[in-house]
Amino acid sequence: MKALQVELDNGRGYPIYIGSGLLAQTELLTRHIRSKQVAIVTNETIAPLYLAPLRAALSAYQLEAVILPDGEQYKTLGYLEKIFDQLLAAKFSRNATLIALGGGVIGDMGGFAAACYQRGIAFIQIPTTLLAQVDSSVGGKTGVNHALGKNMIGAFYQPQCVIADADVLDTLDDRQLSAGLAEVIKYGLIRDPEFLAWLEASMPLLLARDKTALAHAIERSCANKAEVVGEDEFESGARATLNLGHTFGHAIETGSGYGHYLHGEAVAIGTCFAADLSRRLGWLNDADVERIVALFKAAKLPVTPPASMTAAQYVDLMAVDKKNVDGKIRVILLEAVGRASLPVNVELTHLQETLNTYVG
Ligand SMILES: NC(=O)c1ccc[n+]([C@@H]2O[C@H](COP(=O)([O-])OP(=O)(O)OC[C@H]3O[C@@H](n4cnc5c(N)ncnc54)[C@H](O)[C@@H]3O)[C@@H](O)[C@H]2O)c1
Ligand SMILES: O=C(O)C(=O)C[C@@H](O)[C@H](O)[C@H](O)COP(=O)(O)O
Ligand SMILES: [Zn+2]
Repeated sequence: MKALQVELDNGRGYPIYIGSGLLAQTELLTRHIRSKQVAIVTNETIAPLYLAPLRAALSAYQLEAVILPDGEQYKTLGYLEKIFDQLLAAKFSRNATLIALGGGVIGDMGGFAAACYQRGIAFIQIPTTLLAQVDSSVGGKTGVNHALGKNMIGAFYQPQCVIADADVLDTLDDRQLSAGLAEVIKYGLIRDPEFLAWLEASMPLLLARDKTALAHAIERSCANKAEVVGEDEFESGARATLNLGHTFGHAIETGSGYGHYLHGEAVAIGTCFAADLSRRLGWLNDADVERIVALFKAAKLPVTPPASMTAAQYVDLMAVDKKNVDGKIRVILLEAVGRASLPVNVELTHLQETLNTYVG
């Protein structure tokens, strides 16, 4: 097992445990629980796979399992209420602990519920998708979607620890594995060119689920994310680079209807847009853009946008991105392959050119 640390001020730092067979190591979890009352938030797909062993491991606690429907379309304020209803009905106190057992949807919702319930209870992330293990479980961004924008309602709220057991990825389907790889590739593109080269060489091994390759991808991704979050927890600077491809990607998720494109798929397409825009500014050349597109394709990710969305729709949706200042659209671009920019005010003409190239 590897233990990385997210370094935060005021004693709020926490470990990310990464390894095999971690769910069976009860003490790893219980050392972070300082209450008798424990809620496990999960969904109807993950519960039959992984809830029973967790229940058994926590049999000494007053346990409440909250089982949500499965899907991005349920990451809403309405479904958050189900968590509050159940915790209140079970008379959970402010010293209770909430465990989010699932992918990024459950992690974001569970974390936000923990941030809000009685103004904040402790929570633990047990991520079960590749995407959640390499990105969403680390760093404390929690929240839900709104019909008009992705992750628009939320809070920064850090977990007590993250337990990433690579064995649970055995039950994850190939499409979800690829979606997770989009965020893995992101770290290489924004700040880790050596990792990027390793990803290019190792993509067939990753897709074949080679355990050593996957473990390296998870560890290196978490190390990158922990470093960025440690430097800029509340996204006043460097953390915004983790948003590469997301301004376009979130527009695709919202515009095509939550759940049609997986988050990682939308980020892959969005990053191709961002690469094109970076070329228009003279920061990338044709070969750089081709290299980026080729890596997403090698990871079996889409690189072209949905036919159903218009350029005007993108501009409209991007106008509510959380990086915007005074209503001006700002995106993360690449100054080079392996180095991201801070948020850049995009000229509407450049944006239109990129959108017109790819979007009908
Ligand atoms: N907070 C952050 O920093 C952050 C970062 C990246 C993404 N996100 C958010 O994360 C969400 C995407 O997360 P995701 O890609 O994990 O999707 P997800 O949570 O929807 O999970 C994907 C699918 O896999 C299933 N699943 C989960 N674990 C499984 C397992 N071990 N075996 C079989 N099936 C399993 C789920 O039930 C679901 O159907 C988006 O809402 C995105 O906005 C948040
Ligand atoms: O942790 C971050 O910071 C990120 O931006 C990670 C992203 O991969 C993630 O999708 C995040 O939820 C996007 O944040 P948002 O602030 O744009 O909603
Ligand atoms: Zn993301």
